[in-house]
Amino acid sequence: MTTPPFVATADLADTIGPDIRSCDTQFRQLGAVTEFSGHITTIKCFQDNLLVKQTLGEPGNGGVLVVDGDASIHTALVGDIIAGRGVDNGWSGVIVNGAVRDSAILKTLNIGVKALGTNPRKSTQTGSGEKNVTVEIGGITFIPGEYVYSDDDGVVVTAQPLPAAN
Ligand SMILES: O=C([O-])CC(=O)C(=O)O
Repeated sequence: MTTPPFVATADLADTIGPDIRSCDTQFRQLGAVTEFSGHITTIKCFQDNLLVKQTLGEPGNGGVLVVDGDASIHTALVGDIIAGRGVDNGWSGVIVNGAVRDSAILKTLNIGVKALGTNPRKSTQTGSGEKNVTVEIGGITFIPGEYVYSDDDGVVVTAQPLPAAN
């Protein structure tokens, strides 16, 4: 599979204009990769990360996992082991509307990791939650199969990959 080129989110805003689907949530950059993009897979869960662990254990094909943890920062939904599975399985990044842990190691891993913050407290692993449902974070919808771009300026969703500006 060919991966479309990364496009800076500010360039996307210039191309798309005011209707850009730009996420208002102010995520922290916690992975070693700070510019990433890819097709969207989603998980909706609350303080339970079994679905996240399982999904990052499957082939990512350069995609980005968007986890809507309902903005809870009470427990970590991703740590170094789960993020490492994402690296090993070819995921470009994981965006967590919630917390992560092991941040000292996350910043050395070759994957994008954005999250609201950190908490060392573990999540449960019962498997509760939903996969590949539309989620809404920061005023925009993340639809499975659409495309997401992430960099230091923000997170932008497009229906399809866009060509890089000249
Ligand atoms: O096990 C967990 O719940 C998360 C974690 O710490 C890891 O991925 O290393």
